[in-house]
Amino acid sequence: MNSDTELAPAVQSILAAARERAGGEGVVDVDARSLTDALADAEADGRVPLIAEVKPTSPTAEGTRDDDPVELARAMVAGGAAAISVLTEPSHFGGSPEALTRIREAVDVPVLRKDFVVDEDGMDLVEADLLLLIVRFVDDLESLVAAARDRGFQPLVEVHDRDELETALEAGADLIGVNNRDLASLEVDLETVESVAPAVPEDVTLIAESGVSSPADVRRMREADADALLVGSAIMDHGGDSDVTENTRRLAGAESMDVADSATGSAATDHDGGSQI
Ligand SMILES: O=P(O)(O)OC[C@@H](O)[C@@H](O)c1c[nH]c2ccccc12
Repeated sequence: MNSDTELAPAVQSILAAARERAGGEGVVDVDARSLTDALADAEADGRVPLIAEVKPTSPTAEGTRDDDPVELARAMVAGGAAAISVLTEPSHFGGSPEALTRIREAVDVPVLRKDFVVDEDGMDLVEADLLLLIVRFVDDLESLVAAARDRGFQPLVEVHDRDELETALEAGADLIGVNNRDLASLEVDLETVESVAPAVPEDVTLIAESGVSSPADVRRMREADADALLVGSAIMDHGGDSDVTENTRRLAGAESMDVADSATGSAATDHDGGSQI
């Protein structure tokens, strides 16, 4: 793992809190819903495969959206989301494992647990269909990927550059998220996916993460060969009260001819997402 001192202060504090958090009691055993099936269903239906994220706030968001997480998740599925991501980090993102459990009971699409899991104990906090592992923050990725699979999770391994991609592939990852946001500077650059994607093998599912705010961004990521997109802020519209179903639909419909405003504009507001985590 790289030294924490290179990371943005907000990220250092998130990681410190994650290392202090208690793990689960006992080892979870998940009967997971397949992400690749859900992505294929969306595609067959003419929707852009979207993983929509329930993220009440973030260290740099312009506000908190404190609607019921279950209602938010339902609204995202109604708007065509193929899967749901749920932040379970409590102190910086307003998330909770309980919210994830309630969401997973309420929807029938796969649910990703989005958190800063750094060891096996941290995996056992709550059941989910997918579990995020961030290459930069873990020491022995290969054993964590295996431990996640032993529990029934589909591990989604997050990378930010080609070196990290190499590490992920060597660890046997078959679901890879390329984060457009640099966790050191918190800056977003959609070129990240464009530069890493050509090195991702065909049989690996590539998910473009972060910074997608408009239908044009969606198309740009798809042209870069992303199989799916993970979108939070543009759908949540922190500090606003826009319709989450509509925000989702607008992005999920970005490749359909009949989406009127698909050429320009952002999903909900004209924020640039640049400093949000
Ligand atoms: O809100 P955005 O820019 O659409 O980003 C969503 C998601 O990619 C982002 O929340 C994220 C990606 N990887 C993370 C790791 C931890 C916390 C958050 C994240």
